[in-house]
Formats: sequence, structure tokens, C-alpha cells
Amino acid sequence: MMFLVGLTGGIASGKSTVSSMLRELGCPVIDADVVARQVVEPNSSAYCRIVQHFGQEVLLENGEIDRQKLGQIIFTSAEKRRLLNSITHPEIHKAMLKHILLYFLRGYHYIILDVPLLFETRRLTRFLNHTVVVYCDPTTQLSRLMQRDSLTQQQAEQRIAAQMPLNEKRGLANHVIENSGSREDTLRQVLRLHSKLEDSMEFLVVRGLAVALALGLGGLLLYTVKLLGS
Ligand SMILES: Nc1ncnc2c1ncn2[C@@H]1O[C@H](COP(=O)(O)OP(=O)(O)OP(=O)(O)O)[C@@H](O)[C@H]1O
Repeated sequence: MMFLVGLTGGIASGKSTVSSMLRELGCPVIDADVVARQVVEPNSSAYCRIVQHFGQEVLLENGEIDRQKLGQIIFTSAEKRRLLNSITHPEIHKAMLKHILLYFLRGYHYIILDVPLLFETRRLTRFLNHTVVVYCDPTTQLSRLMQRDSLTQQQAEQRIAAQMPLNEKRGLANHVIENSGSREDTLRQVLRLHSKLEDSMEFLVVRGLAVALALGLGGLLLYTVKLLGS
């Protein structure tokens, strides 16, 4: 049995760096971006409905969804954005739930959900037992973003300004990984967090509830069988 941990951050704050460290430690990580891409793969039900509503013009030559084009369309129309979300979100949630169940059956204590817009959409937060924000100071964030994406200072500043301030996210999280320093420094914090979560007893509470539920259901079944037999 297990519990769920949300991992988020700001643009170039180091979320991918931290999630790959956690993967290397053997933690199961579900990447919401990857899931979001998988649910619109050609011939999936979300794919078919997108083509039905948005037309062939949102497709690339190879038949895949042109995410950039779709992004432009929904950027200019709130109605279309709602329509697209109503198609994709239920599929994304279903797929994430499937991954969670599979990890659950494999006996992991906790599962990381890597969700860039965790606090912006707030759809998932009520299901999470812990939230982790990967933070780095504004100057470091700016220079790492400029370097990684080859942006000018102005372009990088615009992208940072378009997001929820990282400081605000930090205030909303239960755990903060401070990633302004070296990677080693970050790894040390990740190790600490990992052992804290591993040792957490919360999974026992979940396990207890599941056992109680199973016993209850089993009892009900026996009772029904008995009733039918009599
Ligand atoms: N502690 C660190 N020291 C030096 N460089 C780092 C450190 N952490 C991350 N970086 C570098 O900073 C950049 C941003 O990191 P990363 O890609 O992990 O951020 P992110 O939060 O996943 O970004 P995004 O959400 O925008 O994809 C990368 O080029 C990464 O190699």
C-alpha cells in the first residue's frame, strides 16, 4: 500500500533534475507531461475526438497531433481551451490512475506524481499526501533558463513572469528542495526526503483501511452467500 506525493516547480527550477534523481533511487515517478502526450497518440479516443472537433488542420504530416498548433488555438480561445481540456483531462486522469494502481499492486510505499502545473490547476492536490516544490533563487533560475533554452534575458524573464511565482508555490508545499546550489547539495536533500517518505507510516494507515475494507467486503459476500443458500 502506498501514498501519493506531488512534485512540482517553476520553469528551469530543477524539477526534471530532481525527478531523475528520485527515479535513480528506485522511486516510481509518473510524469504528467508524458501521460498527456500518450493519451493523444494517433487513434486513441482523445485523438479521435480532437480531430472531430478541431479538424485535420491540427495534425502533423505523420498523423500525430500538432501540439504547437493546438496550443496556439487554445491560447486565443477560452472556449476551445475548455473543449480540449474536457477531452484530454479525463483521459489523463484515467491513465494516471492506471499507473498508480499498477505501482500500488507492485507494493511501492509511495508514488511521485510529477506535475508541472500542480498548484495552478489544483485538480490533484486533494489526492496528495505530500507536495514537494523544487525551488531555486530568481537569479539562478534566470541564468539556467537562458542557458538551457538559449534565450535572451528578456525572453527568459517573460517566460518566468508568465508562471505562478515560484515563491508562492514554495509557500504551498509541504517540502522544499532548494536547488540553487550544486547538484550534490540537491542530491543530499533528495536522499533525505526519500528516506523521510520511505519511513513514513502513512502507508500503514492506507493499508489498514484497505484491509478493513477487504474484510468488510468479504464478510458481506459470505453473508450474501449464506442468505442465498438458506
Ligand atoms: N543544481 C544544479 N546545478 C547546476 N545546474 C543545474 C542544477 N539543477 C538544474 N540545473 C540545470 O538547469 C536547467 C534546468 O533544470 P531542469 O531542466 O531540471 O528544470 P525543470 O524545472 O525541469 O525545467 P522545466 O520545467 O522548465 O522543464 C537544466 O539545464 C539543468 O541541467
